[in-house]
Amino acid sequence: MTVGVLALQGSFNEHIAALRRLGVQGIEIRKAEQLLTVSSLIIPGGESTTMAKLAEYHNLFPALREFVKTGKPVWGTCAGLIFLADRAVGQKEGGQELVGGLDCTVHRNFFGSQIQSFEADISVPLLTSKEGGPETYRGVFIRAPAVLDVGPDVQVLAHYPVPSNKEDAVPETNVIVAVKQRNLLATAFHPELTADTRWHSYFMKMGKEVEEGASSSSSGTIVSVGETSVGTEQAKPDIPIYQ
Ligand SMILES: NC(=O)CC[C@H](N)C(=O)O
Repeated sequence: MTVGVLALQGSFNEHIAALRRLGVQGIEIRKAEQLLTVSSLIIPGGESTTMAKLAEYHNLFPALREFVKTGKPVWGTCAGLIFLADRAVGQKEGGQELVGGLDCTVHRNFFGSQIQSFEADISVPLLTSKEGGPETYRGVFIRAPAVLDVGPDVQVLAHYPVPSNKEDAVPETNVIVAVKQRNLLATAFHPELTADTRWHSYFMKMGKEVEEGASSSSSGTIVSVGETSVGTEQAKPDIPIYQ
């Protein structure tokens, strides 16, 4: 199985390194025809406006939309989440083109600018149920977006509890930071920057899941977020690999 990683800008090298740690080959994608050679695609984090300009320049949007429609797994991390969203707010003047396919609205810079970047342990019941390991995951949020609303076919996989005193926060304190809709996975944080490979490992399994038609929102395999289960394993601290 060959995984394509959109390599226009951003953390594509880090994704390829994370895949390598799992023994999977990641291929840099810069041209539309290269998409024909891969069985899944990662759209990395970076800066979505710049990435969109480059994608437009290389006429990649039609091929990316086509790839999403094939049903092959596509995972957007951070700027990649913005790419996959059907709707985005907080865009730069003039907006930016989106690939779309994921029935949700994202706020492009929900958590603020570079200096508001942070790390946090987030509850990841899906990962724990599918991949084992700690109940929480160390999320690296860099100028991170968030999902403001989701359509009926979208599964919410993780929230981040925003402190209630945060200015201009939406009324809900539990902000959506990871979602899945059929073949599409999206995370507001950067799993390629931590040593915990569970999100990558889960993404690798999605191809099989899509084939088996087992990834519909009614599959019942997802433990609802917020539900606490008795864990025997303590969450172990995860050191970002960029340190
Ligand atoms: N780390 C990231 O990918 C940040 C994304 C950024 N908020 C954007 O608009 O592109």
